[in-house]
Amino acid sequence: MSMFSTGILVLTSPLQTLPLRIAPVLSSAAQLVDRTLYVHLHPGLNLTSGTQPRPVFISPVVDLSTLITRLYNNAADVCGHLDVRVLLTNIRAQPAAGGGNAAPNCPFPTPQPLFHSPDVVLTDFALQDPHQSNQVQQCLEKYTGHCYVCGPGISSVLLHPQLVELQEKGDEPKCDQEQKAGPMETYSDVVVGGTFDRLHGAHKTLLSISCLLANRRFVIGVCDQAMLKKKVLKELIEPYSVRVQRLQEFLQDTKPSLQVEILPLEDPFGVSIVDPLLKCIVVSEETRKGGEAVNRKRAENDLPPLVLHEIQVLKDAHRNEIEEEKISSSSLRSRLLGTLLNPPKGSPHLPPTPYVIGLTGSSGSGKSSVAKQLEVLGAVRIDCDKLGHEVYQPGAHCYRRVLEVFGSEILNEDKTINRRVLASKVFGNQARLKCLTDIVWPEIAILVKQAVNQARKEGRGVCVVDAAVLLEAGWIDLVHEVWVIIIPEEEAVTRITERDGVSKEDALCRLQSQWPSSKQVKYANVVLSTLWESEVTRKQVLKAWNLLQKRI
Ligand SMILES: CC(=O)SCCNC(=O)CCNC(=O)[C@H](O)C(C)(C)COP(=O)(O)OP(=O)(O)OC[C@H]1O[C@@H](n2cnc3c(N)ncnc32)[C@H](O)[C@@H]1OP(=O)(O)O
Repeated sequence: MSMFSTGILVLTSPLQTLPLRIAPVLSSAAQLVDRTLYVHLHPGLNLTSGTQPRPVFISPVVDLSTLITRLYNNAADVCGHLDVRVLLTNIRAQPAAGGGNAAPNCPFPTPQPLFHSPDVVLTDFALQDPHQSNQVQQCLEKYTGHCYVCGPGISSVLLHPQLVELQEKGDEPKCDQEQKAGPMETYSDVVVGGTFDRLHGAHKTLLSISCLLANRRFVIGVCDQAMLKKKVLKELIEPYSVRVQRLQEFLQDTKPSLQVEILPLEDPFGVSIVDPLLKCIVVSEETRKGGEAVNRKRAENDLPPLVLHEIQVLKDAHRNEIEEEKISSSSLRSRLLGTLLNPPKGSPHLPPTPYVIGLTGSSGSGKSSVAKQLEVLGAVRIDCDKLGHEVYQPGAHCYRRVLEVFGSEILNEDKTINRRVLASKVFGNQARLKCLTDIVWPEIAILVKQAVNQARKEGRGVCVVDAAVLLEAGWIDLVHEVWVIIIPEEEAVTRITERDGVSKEDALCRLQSQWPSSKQVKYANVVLSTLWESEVTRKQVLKAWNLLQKRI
């Protein structure tokens, strides 16, 4: 069981062995810490020498970037629940001949404050004599206090037992990769670009390696609205301000000495093609072509090319059939589907049973198929399109009113209302649509309440109100929770034209009569998407249903 919220892990093993020892060390740390795990690197630190060790600057070497990549990769595998941050304050480039802006032998700065105050310091330091345990712990606590601002009562834990076990078994891992301990080329001004949604291990690797490469300034272009249009599940991307805040916090912890500039990216290039001071751009195998395009544009602008520093893309060990091989934000977003994104606000005005879910989403989003799946799982399905059609029956209250407003040209020969004709009059004309909905929504709402009451009498536990424009109609008060189904607009248009035999323009008109899914998602407790194969939707619905059963 975890005992601490935030820990600092001081890694003392030599750089050559550390990459392969890191997984057991992280999993031991994860048993003690449950929120943030800072990692401080001091290869070769001796905590038993008799004199109190002091923090020193370490030169960035190529090994370090391998280690950081491995560390974030392992962290995703063995302690995915932890926010791991490798601290790079003590990593500084050698001064250039004849002076420079960094000096490993200059005095170490005053202790650095961290965003989350550490409760515990942990280390992989291998203790030879167990009697020295107290002395080593005191030494470690003092050392950490020189580096970072820690609370007065900070505890310390030596993680060595697990590592000793590893050594005793004779399987001390050997680093199989060719050692590349050469110094790392560093640059005054480094740039990267990205969406940085739900900051994950691959982002942290990219940012940390950029911090190693940058001596003075780090410029980050963050995709803004125009750049998000084609992203999968774009509705679930965190707002720009949240993404920027997370970046700032991470970088302030990671390397506070850097001048960080975060700018909105409205096109694929941003400032990278106009800033003369930039020297290096950090790319992955996937984005290398983008980096080359930046250099072509810089040449057109008479600017020198940027050094392209390519980093390794992290593989996602937990990916499923719809997710990418690499660790990606879109995979993280797809894992949110079916989960409770926002807890319901509480509906004291509604009887607690049956529990009513308002299921909504744009036309063509697949609401009906999801509602039917929920019905199979045990919910009572209330189909509002169908109830809406009932209110047009000759003799019904709405029939007369609709005729008064829209005239007899909407009638079939048998005097029933021709909904197709009515649809052509209202979709694409907000004022006429409002005239219609002002008449029919109150009547449909009465039918919905009657259906819910009936379900209560029958002792049913859950009702699903399948309503295309639930939010637009202000029916949020009729339900305990809102579930929204999202699909990209192009996909909705294709489905509507194929299913209903209407033109692309008519399909668009209908969609534009509804709220965009980005707006619907703001009111959603649960979000689902029918974008993939039916089996994927089925799993999402089952997940949402099972989670619902646990909370009601
Ligand atoms: C609050 C609610 O959601 S109640 C359920 C929706 N009904 C209404 O809002 C009542 C007004 N609408 C209507 O009466 C009918 O849709 C008509 C007469 C305009 C057209 O009738 P029909 O041609 O039979 O179409 P149907 O009722 O099946 O609706 C077709 C599509 O229009 C969309 N639609 C229906 N009403 C509206 C509306 N008020 N605003 C925007 N789109 C709407 C639906 O999303 C539906 O697509 P979907 O099944 O893929 O979700």
